[in-house]
Parts: sequence; structure tokens; C-alpha cells
Amino acid sequence: MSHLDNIPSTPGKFKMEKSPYINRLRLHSSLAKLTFWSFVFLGLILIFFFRSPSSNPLPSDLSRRSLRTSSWGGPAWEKRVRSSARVRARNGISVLVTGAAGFVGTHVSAALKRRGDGVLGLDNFNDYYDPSLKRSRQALLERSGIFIVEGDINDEALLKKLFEVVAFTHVMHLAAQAGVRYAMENPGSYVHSNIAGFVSLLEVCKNANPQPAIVWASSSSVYGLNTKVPFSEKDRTDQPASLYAATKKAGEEIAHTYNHIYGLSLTGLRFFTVYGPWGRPDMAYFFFTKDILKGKSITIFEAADHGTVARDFTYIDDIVKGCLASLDTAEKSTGSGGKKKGSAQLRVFNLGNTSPVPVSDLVSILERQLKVKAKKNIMKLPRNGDVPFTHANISSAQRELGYKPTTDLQTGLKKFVRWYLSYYSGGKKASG
Ligand SMILES: O=C(O)[C@H]1O[C@H](OP(=O)(O)OP(=O)(O)OC[C@H]2O[C@@H](n3ccc(=O)[nH]c3=O)[C@H](O)[C@@H]2O)[C@H](O)[C@@H](O)[C@H]1O
Repeated sequence: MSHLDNIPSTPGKFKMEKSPYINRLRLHSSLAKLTFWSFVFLGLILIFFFRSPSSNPLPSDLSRRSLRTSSWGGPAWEKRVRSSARVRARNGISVLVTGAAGFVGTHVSAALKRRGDGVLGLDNFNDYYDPSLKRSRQALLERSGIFIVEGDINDEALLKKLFEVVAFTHVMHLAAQAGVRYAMENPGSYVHSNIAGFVSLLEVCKNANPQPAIVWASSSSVYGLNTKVPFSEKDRTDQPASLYAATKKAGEEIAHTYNHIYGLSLTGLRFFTVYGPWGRPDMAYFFFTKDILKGKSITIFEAADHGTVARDFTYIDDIVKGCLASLDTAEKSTGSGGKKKGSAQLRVFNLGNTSPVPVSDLVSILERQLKVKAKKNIMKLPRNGDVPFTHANISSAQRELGYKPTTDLQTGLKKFVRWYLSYYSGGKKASG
């Protein structure tokens, strides 16, 4: 019988005085096991921290929509960031564009780069609509030397790092959860992007030294159920019809707070139903085009008593001009390192087209341009966030920014249809 045969099967019953040698052996083996498992545990913790720079766990519905920050940092990454943000024109500005792979973000980034400004993009590439369209926009921007960092505006560590690498003079904040109807399906995503994300960005901007001037996307939807037209910036904005509108309105109040406490220069732009090439597949003009071409029926909403539903559709190039003029006229923030040194600029502008068009007319224009008759299904405007009409008064933007829209819906849709046909005939499938 060997010594080991004496070890009782139940360790707790082992008697030290009876077998001191075996006891020592057990003690050594326990210590070895303890050390081994401690190393494994430590290793797992290290792997977890090194692999996720964004340590905030996200709610499952948000993580599903791929909002996690992918890996960033390191000398090669910093070099790309610096090179993309390098100003090439005399008196140029360096701009961090959030939501750069989005519809407006792509157009604004490209326009800034064209005039020699430094541009760095940031986008989380979530799957609210077909991410492959966002990747195509990214490829387009890459060709003109714009790098889009893949990350979420809620990732303050990443934002801080970006400001350490580049002293941005301006932020064009376009990252948002858009869409008025989707807010009933996924309300959390609106709070996450439009409120928490905006605060996270402002926190980093307020601590930056120098603080950047910020221009950001509000929305025509803040006018909610107002009946007085055209909508003016002086009108009330306290009756939002959707959670989307409510989060944009909250953004305007949050902007006031950061301007008041920290001296951040902030300009909010109330966009009116922006459309055009590289647009958003969740918007009516886009999916109407897709469905008309497929022979699928489309639903056209009508207001009470068969009333017309109309929008002040605004072409993307006009919006881009308004964005650039806002950046160019933005005064510097007055604070530094989180401290206010004096009062700073706080502005809100309508950027619309000033000529509302009934949705039924939008459909007629599409039918003519696509040379296909739409199968129409008329339905009462559902109570899901939609408002019956929008109409912008743009006198303030005209005066302060020199903003003057020049593209009517017919001309703008022609450009959109041309892009749509060429993009989706190139092997891409319209989805989302
Ligand atoms: O200005 C804004 O701030 C917002 O503009 C946009 O919202 P909206 O003006 O509602 O655009 P969009 O959905 O294209 O519906 C257009 C019209 O088609 C009607 N509509 C819509 C769907 C449908 O099936 N049938 C229909 O008639 C519908 O009733 C409406 O009259 C952005 O999506 C939003 O993110 C925000 O930026």
C-alpha cells in the first residue's frame, strides 16, 4: 500500500497528526493550484480590459446594434487621426464630425475637406439602417483622405483621446438616433444617442483646452403640434409629438446649460426633412423609390378630413451650405479646462426650404422620374410621432448665415433618383 492510499476521500477528515508527510504534500499542491487559478483569473481580467477600451457595458438591445467601440489607439492610429485632421488651407479649421458615415455627415465632411479644412470622422456604424450604405459612404470619404474612427459618442475615453491628439477648433455634431416613427420601437436608443451621447460629447468639449465651438443637428420636429406657420425660432417648442422630437428639444436645453456654465459656443440647426443622394433608407422618399421600382404598394398618409400632409423637403446641398456657414460664423468658446471665462455664443437656426410640398406631390414627381406608376394606399396619419406639416421661416439663417436654399423638390429628386439607380444597379441591394 502506498502512502497516497492513506489519503481519505473526504479531505475534511484528514488528520494531520497521523500523516504529516501527506499533509505537507497536500498543502503544496493546494498552494500550486491557488497560484495557478490566481494567474488564470488575473489573465482574464487583463484580457478583458485590454480588449475593450470602452468599459461601459451597454444594454443588450444597444450592443446588438453594434454600438461598441472597436479597438483604437497606438502610434499608427494616432498618425491617421492627425493626418486626417490636418488643415491644408490658410485660415482653415479642424473639425471633428460625429456621425460622419451618416447622410448629412458624409456630405458635410466631404465639403469641408474640399475647401482644405481638417476633418476627422467618428461613427459607430450601428445597424438602424443598412450598414453597408454607411461603409460605402466611408469608402467615399477615405478616397479624399478622411479617416472615420469607429466608436460611440458615449465613449468618453475615446473622445478625450481624440482631443489629446488633435486640438479641434470645431465639432460638427451629427451623430444621432434619427427617425420619428422608430422612437416607439426602440425608445432607449434615442436617450442613449441624443441625450446621453450629447452630454458625453459636451463633457469632453468643456474640458478640452482650447474648447471647440460646436454646431449640432437639432430638428424641425421640435415644433411638434404647433399650428402657426411658417415655424419661427421664436415659436414655442414645448409640444413634441414624438420621443425623437423630445430628445432633440432636450438637446437644445442641454446646449443652453453647457453654454451658460462652461462658456461653450453652441449652434443648433433645425433641419427640415433633408433628402438627396446617399440619403437615409428609412425616409419616405427613399423607400417610396425602392417600393415603386419593385411594384410594391406604398402608404401615403393624409391628415384629418382628408387633409394634406406636407413637408418642407430640403435638399442636402442647401443643408451643407447652412452647416458650413454655421461653422464659419461660430464664435470661439470662452472657457478652458472646464472653467467659463465669459459669455459665449448660443444660437438656433431653422434650415428649411420655405416651400412645403404635399407628400402626394412627392410621389407624383417620383412616378414621373422613375417612369413607373405607384400602387398607392391612402391611410389616416397614425399617431406615432408624425406631424401633418412643416414649413420653415428661414429669415434668421438668411440674415446671420447668408443661408439661401436654391434647389426645389423636382430638381433635388432628379439628382437623388440618378444616384439611386446608379448605386443600386452597381450590384448593391436596396435594403433597410
Ligand atoms: O425634419 C426633421 O427633423 C425630420 O425629418 C424626417 O422626418 P419626416 O419629415 O417625418 O420624414 P419622413 O419619415 O421621410 O416622412 C416624410 C413624409 O412622408 C410621410 N410618410 C411617411 C411614411 C409613410 O409610409 N408614408 C407617408 O406618407 C410622413 O408623414 C411625412 O409627411 C427625418 O426622418 C427625421 O429624422 C427628422 O430629421
